[in-house]
Amino acid sequence: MAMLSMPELKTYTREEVKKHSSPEDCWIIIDSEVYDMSTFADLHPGGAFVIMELAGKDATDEFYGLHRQEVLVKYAPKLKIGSIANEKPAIPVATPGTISQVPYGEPSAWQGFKSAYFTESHLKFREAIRKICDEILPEALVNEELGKSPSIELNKKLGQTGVLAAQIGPGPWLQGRSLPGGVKPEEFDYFHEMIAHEEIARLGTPGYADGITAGLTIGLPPIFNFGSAALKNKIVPEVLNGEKRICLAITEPFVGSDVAGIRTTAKLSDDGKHFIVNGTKKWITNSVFCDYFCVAVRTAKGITMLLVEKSEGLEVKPIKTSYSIAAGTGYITFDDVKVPVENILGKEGKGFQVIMANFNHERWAIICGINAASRHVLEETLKWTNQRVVFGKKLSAQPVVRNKLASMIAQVESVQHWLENITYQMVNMSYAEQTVKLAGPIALLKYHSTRVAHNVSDEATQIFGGRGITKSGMGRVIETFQRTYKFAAILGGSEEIMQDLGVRQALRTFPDAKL
Ligand code: HEM
Repeated sequence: MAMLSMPELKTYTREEVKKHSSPEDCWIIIDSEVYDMSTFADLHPGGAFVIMELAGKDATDEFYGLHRQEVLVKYAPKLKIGSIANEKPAIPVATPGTISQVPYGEPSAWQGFKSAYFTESHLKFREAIRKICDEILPEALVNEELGKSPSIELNKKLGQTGVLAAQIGPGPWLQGRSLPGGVKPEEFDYFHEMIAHEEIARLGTPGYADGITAGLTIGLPPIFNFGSAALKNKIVPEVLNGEKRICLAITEPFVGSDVAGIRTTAKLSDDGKHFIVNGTKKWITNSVFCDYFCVAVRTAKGITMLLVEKSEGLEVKPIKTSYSIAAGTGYITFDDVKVPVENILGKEGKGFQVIMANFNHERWAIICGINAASRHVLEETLKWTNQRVVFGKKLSAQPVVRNKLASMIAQVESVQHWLENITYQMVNMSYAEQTVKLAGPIALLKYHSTRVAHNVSDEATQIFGGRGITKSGMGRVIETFQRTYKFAAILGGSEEIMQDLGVRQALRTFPDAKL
């Protein structure tokens, strides 16, 4: 294969650059660096005309007003021919792992504020996991667009670096595993896990990101909490190493939030050794490519959870939802699928217990992800309003825009601070205490976080205008968010169910009806 030749880098004066201002010989300056656009101008997605208007000139403001920095990083190896003598680039180039300097672009502990919750261990953990995510971002962007699910090679790499293990909280399954930032398994707590969910969401490729983590975050806890020792010993390491993938299959064409109505059946075989499973499951994230399925079925004794391996009679068809099919969301049909009775998770007829035990953690993980995505949109909007000039002024100089920014900042921060408080309870309460006290607050915060996402999406799209509804370019993150934030408002319990549950839980602890 022929190698692309890299231009030799030299230094020039601004006067020299000025001489290269014809279509055949066109140079421009961006942040004190010189680019030869002669061949590229005709291929430029924004057209040759706009480039020729700036031939021989400094195009820094025009470039940064219309492109994301990643465009320059991608094209510089082919187009950059040198720099201006005695000048230094003023715009820092983000390297993998960079923490944002944009106000409110990160939770406050990462922006020099004191925190009651985060320690040095959390700070280094975020930097390490951000670096890993930044490195996979180029492939995530391409695959999100192509609908290509994360490869098993990437999955194994994320298994080795501990990114997968960081998605399911502290526990014995972490023993002997290396975690991002050199965090020791015994140091790892729910604040680390919160960061792991935030960083995966910050990729801004929700389909691909769910392709990496969604199945395991909700599919593995039923195994380590309710599986037999044999199932745990086999499946947990396989999944955390990234060698095998798992999903949770509850919802059906007939039932969403109304789990009691499940119609998939599991009948005991005549010899009592197997269940024979028949039925359908819908909207099952990762099911298209996964090896293990935690399935809610109805047996003679009631709702039961079963671990089903990919086997004869089990078929999955991809479902096209608003985000990328890279998530592997599928429609599953079970046609006389044989499952050993040893694969029951918990007790037969007690599947509700297994499902409910998962809910608080799942909902909390969804909140971590959606608020990080809202914050990412906020960061992008702050950057855009600071660089975009309209009517002769920066967008941020318009009071109507500042009003929208204030609303976005206040709402994202409100979710963050409630989330940190709930996470602190998770770190310090026993599982039994969490079950009693946290179901209500987590439900209400999930409802609040997705209402905030709705408002953030709306304000940001209005501010970005046409770019907020355009898939590539400056508004990419906003367009993706406004198309996909609803997932969090529906999955893991809809907003309406969350509101109702949260208030009902509160009323249960009301001291006296006559108060
Ligand atoms: C190294 C120099 C440049 C490269 C590699 C480049 C590359 C690109 C790419 C890849 C796009 C597609 C949209 C995106 O992904 O952001 C684009 C769009 C565009 N570019 Fe450039 N460009 C360069 C310089 C310039 C300059 C100097 C101008 C002058 C104003 C310009 C004006 C535009 C316009 C008007 C669009 C359409 C984008 C929109 O309306 O959002 N580009 N460019």
